[in-house]
Amino acid sequence: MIHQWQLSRCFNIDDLRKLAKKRLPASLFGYIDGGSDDEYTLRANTSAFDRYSLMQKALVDVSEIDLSTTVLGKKIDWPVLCAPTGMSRMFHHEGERAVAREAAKSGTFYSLSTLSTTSIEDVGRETDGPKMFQVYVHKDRELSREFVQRAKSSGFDALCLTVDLPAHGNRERDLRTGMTLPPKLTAKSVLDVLLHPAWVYHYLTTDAIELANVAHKIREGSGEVSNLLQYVSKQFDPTVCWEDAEWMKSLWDGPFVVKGIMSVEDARRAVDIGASAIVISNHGGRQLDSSPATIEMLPKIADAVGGQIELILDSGIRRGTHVLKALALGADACMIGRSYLYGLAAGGQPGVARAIQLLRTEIELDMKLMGCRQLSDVTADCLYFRDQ
Ligand SMILES: Cc1cc2nc3c(=O)[nH]c(=O)nc-3n(C[C@H](O)[C@H](O)[C@H](O)COP(=O)(O)O)c2cc1C
Ligand SMILES: CCCCC(=O)C(=O)O
Repeated sequence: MIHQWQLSRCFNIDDLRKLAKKRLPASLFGYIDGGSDDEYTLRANTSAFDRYSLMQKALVDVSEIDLSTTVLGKKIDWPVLCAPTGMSRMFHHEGERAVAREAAKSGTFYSLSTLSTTSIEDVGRETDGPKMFQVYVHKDRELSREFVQRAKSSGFDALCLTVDLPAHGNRERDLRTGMTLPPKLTAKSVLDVLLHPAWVYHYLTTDAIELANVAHKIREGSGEVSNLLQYVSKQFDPTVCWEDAEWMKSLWDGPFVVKGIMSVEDARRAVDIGASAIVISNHGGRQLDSSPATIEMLPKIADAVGGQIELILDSGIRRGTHVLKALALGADACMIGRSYLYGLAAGGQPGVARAIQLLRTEIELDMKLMGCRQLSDVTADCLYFRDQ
């Protein structure tokens, strides 16, 4: 009851962020919220949208607005997909299930991370909505092959290879808080956790939270996990290159997505290997700090490969206007990570629903105000570029 009321008092994604900050132990909030090094890219991702203004077209009948589009062979009801994010059950006990359900309800893709806390099979059973599985390639290639097979058998529609994590980014907030799975017990972290009794209650009374897709390896002792940073450096394969991406694609019959593309050259290579889509992404500013904002790279990439491959943009999207600017610059769709995670942490499934509702309502209203009735009306003519 109180949660619903608090969610209804959240009028934008930043309000959900503030509520999430209250609900979560600081280490977990910092893990979601933070970026790498000085967090330059984290900030730039969102602030770079301000360099573009949106134009309004007058006297257009906007009584009916159509937000639907087709991405990866599936018709979706609005042009925003839910990005893969690891460890969602740490932020709310319903975790991935809650997000997958709300993505399906809103008629869009859910993406399940390799490092999820709900298994491929459980998410497959949970939702009939469009879904994609995201792979991190482990040194144990059989495990990667197994992931692809499991995603196929569980009815996933698309496979996504994330290519911007050859090593774990330097996330200093996590180093300071000692963010680990399970949480590291220090006087400070115990106090922090105790100040969040609702979180503790759910943490202690739900099934064990583990990295569900690799848990069998960890139990066998071949996947040892003390903290994420160490897990990545021990288990992820830093030799992965384009030939491996081709190999991964060859294991999968359906749409194949390469996530973490930031240059024209890499976008062209993704076209060459026959990928269906790229996600123009810098991992939400969590990997290479000083990487440009994704919206800055989009026009060049759209010029070079637009029309040959679908372009999905993520990193920094907090507003409907951000989505519209990306579409006007040539993206086919966008993805959100933190926007729905703040909702999840703030209020579980209703919190995710609120995040989705806020963004979707903003996009619809902004289209009315711009005089755009459908997404194909959102073109470069809708933009005014301010070179500051
Ligand atoms: C807490 C968290 C966990 C993430 N885990 C993954 C992951 O497991 N796999 C992946 O490809 N990307 C992961 N990402 C990156 C997102 O897929 C996405 O690229 C990023 O969140 C977009 O930026 P935004 O959060 O500003 O929307 C994660 C992001 C966050 C915030
Ligand atoms: C190995 C990193 C864990 C998931 C992730 O991609 C992220 O936190 O950004």
